[in-house]
Amino acid sequence: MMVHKDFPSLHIVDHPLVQHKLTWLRRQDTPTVSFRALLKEIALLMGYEITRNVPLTEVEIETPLQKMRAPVLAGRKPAIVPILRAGIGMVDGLIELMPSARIGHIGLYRDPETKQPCEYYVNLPEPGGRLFILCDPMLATGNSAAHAVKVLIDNGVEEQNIRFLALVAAPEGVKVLTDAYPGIAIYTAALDEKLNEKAYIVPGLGDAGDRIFGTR
Ligand SMILES: O=P(O)(O)OC[C@H]1O[C@H](OP(=O)(O)OP(=O)(O)O)[C@H](O)[C@@H]1O
Ligand SMILES: O=c1cc[nH]c(=O)[nH]1
Ligand SMILES: [Mg+2]
Repeated sequence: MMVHKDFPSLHIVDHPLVQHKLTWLRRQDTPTVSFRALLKEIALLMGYEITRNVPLTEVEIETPLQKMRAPVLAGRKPAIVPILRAGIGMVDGLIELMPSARIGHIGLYRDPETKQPCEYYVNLPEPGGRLFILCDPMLATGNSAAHAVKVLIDNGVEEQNIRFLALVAAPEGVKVLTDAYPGIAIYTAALDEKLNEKAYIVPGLGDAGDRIFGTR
């Protein structure tokens, strides 16, 4: 994993397994079944990286031989919050890593004309100091991500407890999100070239929601 030189809060997960799987996701001939499976696998691998520095505490246990103090995760159970729809494709991989995580939902769609996010659903676990992993495979203009972060903060989540997990990001979107929320760590498998005239990421992988759910 490396920190991007122009964006200090942007972490690129350059693990070879992630990069290999991402290439298959990008291919237009990858079918829905494979797309779902690969996205789940990548989310799990990236989840491993983004939880690398979560705090530990110690508890006293007994092994079959003796007592010892041993590390366990500190604090409350983390929350995974997909931005609907496409973020749902990353939940199962993260849940496999953190089976007792709470799950919130933020429903947004991007208005095709204005490119502004329209909110249609919010349901979140109680914040109370826990880590919130906000996930959405595509960080394009960054408007959806910035809106979702605002929803979390308006609901009492502390900014330092939010991590944003993407798959493919555009520089334009990273700038929007980091200008608005410099303290939020962003993780992506790739920083692509740019947005096209329809605000799709290029080269990107197309419409993530449609590719996960088989809609068009
Ligand atoms: O950075 P932005 O320019 O805001 O674009 C990114 C958003 O667009 C896509 O969602 P979409 O609106 O297609 O909804 P969907 O997930 O329901 O398909 C994607 O899943 C992000 O949520
Ligand atoms: O490239 C993009 C941009 C927004 N949403 C997507 O699904 N793909
Ligand atoms: Mg979509």
